[in-house]
Amino acid sequence: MSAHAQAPAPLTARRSEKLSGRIRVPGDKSISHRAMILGLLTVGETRVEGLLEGEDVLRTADAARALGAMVERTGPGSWRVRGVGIGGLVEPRDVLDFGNAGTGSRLMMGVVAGHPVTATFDGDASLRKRPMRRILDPLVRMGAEIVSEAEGGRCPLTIRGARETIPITYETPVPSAQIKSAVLLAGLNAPGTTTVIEREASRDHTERMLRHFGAEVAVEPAGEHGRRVTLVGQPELRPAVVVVPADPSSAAFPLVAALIAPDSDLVLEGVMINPLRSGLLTTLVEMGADITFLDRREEGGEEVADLRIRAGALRGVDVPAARAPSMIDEYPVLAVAAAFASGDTRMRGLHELRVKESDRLAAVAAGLAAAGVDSTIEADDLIVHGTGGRVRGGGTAATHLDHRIAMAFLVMGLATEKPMKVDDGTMIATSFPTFVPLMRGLGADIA
Ligand SMILES: O=C(O)C1=C[C@@H](OP(=O)(O)O)[C@@H](O)[C@H](O)C1
Ligand SMILES: C=C(OP(=O)(O)O)C(=O)O
Repeated sequence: MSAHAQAPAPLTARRSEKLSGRIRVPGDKSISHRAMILGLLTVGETRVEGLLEGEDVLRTADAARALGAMVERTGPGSWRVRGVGIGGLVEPRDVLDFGNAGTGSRLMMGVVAGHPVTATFDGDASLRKRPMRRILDPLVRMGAEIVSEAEGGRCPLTIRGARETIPITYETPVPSAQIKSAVLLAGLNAPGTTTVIEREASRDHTERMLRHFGAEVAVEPAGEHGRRVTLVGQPELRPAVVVVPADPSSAAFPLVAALIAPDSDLVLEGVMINPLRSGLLTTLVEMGADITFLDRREEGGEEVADLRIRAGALRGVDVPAARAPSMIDEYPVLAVAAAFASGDTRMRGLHELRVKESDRLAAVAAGLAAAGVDSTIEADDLIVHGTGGRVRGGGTAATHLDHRIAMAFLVMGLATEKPMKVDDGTMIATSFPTFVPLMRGLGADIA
């Protein structure tokens, strides 16, 4: 069982000017998890190119192995998965340890729930705090049993999968691609159709990839911002090649760094610009950021572009709650950009930030305070009082096992007057293991 008592590794970022170069950030984390999972559920050989080799995804690969798949790395970012097919899972002998990964654990809960196997899910101290009832509730309706549960539906927990999976129609209580995906993945082994209705559309990588593997998935609009996704159960999935585009949530860090570090000019290659992931870009452009979209094209079934970013003045904006699902992981680094802007930036509807790897609302406010920046939390809104460009820094941000908090405050330190420290950079390896060397290559002083 994991407690991940790894020694914390503090990092310090110092003022750095003229970040420049051309880089490609690693593959998208959401797509990488899903490639492993659909590989497991397909008979034959699935090939993945550009897989994110971060800790979170490697845990999902381990779990796929434990459930019967042959998973092999054939080169940098190149992986081969020989799956067992829908209905073919084997019962894992050990606890499935997902480390820090919400996505991997929750999606795999859906897979297990739809199969007649029993598995125990666990992870690190951060994952053990995250709410799982939101995933378990619909899975129980689909016939799964939760046979052992920590208080409040958290990990460690054991799921006995359905003997006969029941297709359901489910409206998600919060916009969450993880809930939607868990239900759809369980529905793969149900006779008939499984439907998920979401009031606000969340990232659609599961739907897209299911189709890519040959499943029948219909997506219709529902209400003003919502969607209704219907999957025909028990499809014959066919092995596929998955090409993973660069992760926009990782790209967000060098992108904001280039906006705030004076005289920067850099290009981020092949960044996925799926509209359900691009809320940060929309917001930064509204703030006056100098971002040019070059060579828009398709890669691996997703629209991508090379982004050219040049440093410049930013102004505060009002970010509507309806945009939150399309930039949910980007608020910590948006708050950093907002600290350098002139005027206030109000980010609305951030309740989901409280249940990520850390309470990100609290962690962001505390990190900003450590840098000498004022912010206010009003119900679910975060208001960052922009400084117009001069941020003192000189403090330490507490990261609470949260990779995005660590990277956001290191980015901040590249433009503060005094260095910014983060208490622990180890979790950066969960989603962006090459963050520090890539940033150094652009001229960032992080050590
Ligand atoms: O489905 C996914 O791949 C993800 C969904 C989001 O979580 P929620 O579904 O909880 O919003 C996001 O925060 C996470 O990093 C990845
Ligand atoms: C919330 C995140 O991931 P997960 O839910 O997979 O832990 C994230 O990467 O910011």
